[in-house]
Amino acid sequence: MKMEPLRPILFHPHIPEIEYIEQTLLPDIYEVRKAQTVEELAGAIRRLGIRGAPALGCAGACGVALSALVAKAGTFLEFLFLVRSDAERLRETRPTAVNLFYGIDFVLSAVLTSSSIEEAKCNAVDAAKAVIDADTRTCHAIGKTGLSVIPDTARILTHCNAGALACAEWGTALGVIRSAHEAGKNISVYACETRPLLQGARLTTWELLRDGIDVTLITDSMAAVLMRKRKIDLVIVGADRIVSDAVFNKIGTYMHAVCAKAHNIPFFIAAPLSTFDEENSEDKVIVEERNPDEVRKFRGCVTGPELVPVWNPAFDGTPVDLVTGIITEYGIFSLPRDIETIKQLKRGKDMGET
Ligand SMILES: CSC[C@@H](O)[C@@H](O)C(=O)COP(=O)(O)O
Repeated sequence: MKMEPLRPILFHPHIPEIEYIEQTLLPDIYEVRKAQTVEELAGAIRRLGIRGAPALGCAGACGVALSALVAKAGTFLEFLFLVRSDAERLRETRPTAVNLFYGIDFVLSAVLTSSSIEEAKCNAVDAAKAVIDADTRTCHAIGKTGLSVIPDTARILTHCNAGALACAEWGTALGVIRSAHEAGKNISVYACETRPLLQGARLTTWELLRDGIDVTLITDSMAAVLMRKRKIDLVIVGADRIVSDAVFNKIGTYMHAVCAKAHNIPFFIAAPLSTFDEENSEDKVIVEERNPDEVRKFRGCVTGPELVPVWNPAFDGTPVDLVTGIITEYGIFSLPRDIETIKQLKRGKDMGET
């Protein structure tokens, strides 16, 4: 039986509210929650109830539209001040995934170029819906692009969750895997658990099992030996930000890229154009450092002494020379070779397409 597409974020402007799957509870509890204020949405993003770069873009976009809909302002200037402040509050929730800023800025600019409160509300809602629709189309297009690099039988390693739960629908890395499965290819996936918050173990396996795609869960430290035993044909992961010289993704991605290179295994990134921040370089990216207790404990179970010092970066940068190709909705690119093409495509988007 074919499952309904997973859509982790829905925007209901007439209420107004944002409905989202609370991802911290998966896989044991599937719970849909509602955010009716920007503060509730910001809380969901900070605790990773909503997570994954493209989903953060959608959440940011819907959050600014929600702000416009609930703002209680006497004048247009006061209204703009309130919406801008909420946009800044959302921007501060997570510093690395550039899609968050893209979604926020897309809707904010629709508000700022309006000439009355009523017009701004309509424009904000349209812009937020456009971000969600565009992400849905984009992920399906990424899936289609990726088909060319997936052999008819493939054992694929992935890290973290770059699936439907991390997007508006379908997924980026898992989007390619889903499209390949749907095209009749014989796909099996090794999902790395992804310490410390286990997005791979909790979310990727849940999504793939739900769709009937063959998946085996491994701990992060098992990936290298699997590659050495020639049990992996290629690696595909998502990305939170792609700068001119590196790809930022969930901590542990760099380790897989190094291992893949050592074993001559193709290492692909799947990401939309909105993940590129090609004017910046690795040294300019702020990597989010999260609460040490995420490493010392998991859901209340102690995994390390209470007072042990912890380093807990959420992401790492993989130098572009370790990346075989970046699968996007516009084709497969390689950096630094295709940087000018990326810039041109992004300029075209700035001219009005979502
Ligand atoms: C299509 S999602 C790509 C990335 O956002 C994903 O791999 C990832 O690192 C998510 O991190 P998270 O901290 O769970 O938001």
